[in-house]
Amino acid sequence: MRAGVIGAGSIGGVVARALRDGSVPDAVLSGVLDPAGPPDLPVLTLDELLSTSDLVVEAAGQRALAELGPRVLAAGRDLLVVSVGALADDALLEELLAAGPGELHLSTGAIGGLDLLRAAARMAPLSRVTIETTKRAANLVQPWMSAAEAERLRTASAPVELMRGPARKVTAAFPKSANVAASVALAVGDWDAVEAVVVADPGAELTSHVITAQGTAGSYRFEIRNQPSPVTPTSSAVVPHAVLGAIAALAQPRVVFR
Ligand SMILES: NC(=O)C1=CN([C@@H]2O[C@H](COP(=O)(O)OP(=O)(O)OC[C@H]3O[C@@H](n4cnc5c(N)ncnc54)[C@H](OP(=O)(O)O)[C@@H]3O)[C@@H](O)[C@H]2O)C=CC1
Ligand SMILES: O=C([O-])CC(=O)C(=O)O
Repeated sequence: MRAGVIGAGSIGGVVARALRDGSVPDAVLSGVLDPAGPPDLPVLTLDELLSTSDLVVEAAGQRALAELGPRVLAAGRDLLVVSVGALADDALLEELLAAGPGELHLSTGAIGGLDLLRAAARMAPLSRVTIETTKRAANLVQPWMSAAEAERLRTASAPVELMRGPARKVTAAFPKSANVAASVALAVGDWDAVEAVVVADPGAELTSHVITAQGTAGSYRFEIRNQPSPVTPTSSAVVPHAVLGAIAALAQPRVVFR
């Protein structure tokens, strides 16, 4: 399988270099599309990426997914999405689903438990689902915040709850930090069932995501504590390895959990 990568930052850069170095059997790097043009990676135009890839990984951001995702699928290339929060926009999700013949895949990204939540929700609707994300306070500053609020985060001395609400609202408000809220909502198949919380903690060494759910199938609690990426600390360092695991499963589907 030839895999191309859109966005060679903290996630795409690790993925591209691992593919280039042959760490995934039966998968090779076609190249990357990134305005920064990392000098150690083969940089391609979009047309070149599409003509030389079987699978394209989007690791560039929600806007890039909206702009480029439909073109990837329409060209008959499979697409593995990392910026899952973009799919909170129903119109974009419908556009991507209709765009084929390429297939749409979603990365599990920074969290786990999505398979079990999906199974539980299929048995009977889950009554309460929450995901609480805690990150280093200074990394949660957003363009929509006032100067005073941004400064309060940069100088915070205690944890502060920044937002609590429907997953769709929270993932839109924190597009680089709450893609995982969208992943939970898509896994349970119900945006309205999922409440998301974002907490800014000045002392947080690790990024945490605590997912809870209750329903007929049982009671669930997943607690994830990830090391942040040294390159882009809003993203967890494990994410490129989730992407590489997905590429391995697509390239050589043996002993794969589904
Ligand atoms: N699903 C999940 O669990 C998770 C999802 N994410 C999401 O994954 C995405 C990537 O994260 P991360 O690697 O940390 O981000 P980075 O900012 O480290 O890297 C993104 C790269 O994409 C480039 N880029 C931006 N727009 C385009 C474009 N239109 N075409 C090509 N390249 C582009 C950027 O260039 P430049 O800097 O010049 O703009 C940058 O080099 C983000 O949307 C992030 O929120 C992250 C963590 C978990
Ligand atoms: O990497 C993480 O821990 C989660 C993240 O940034 C996101 O969901 O956008």
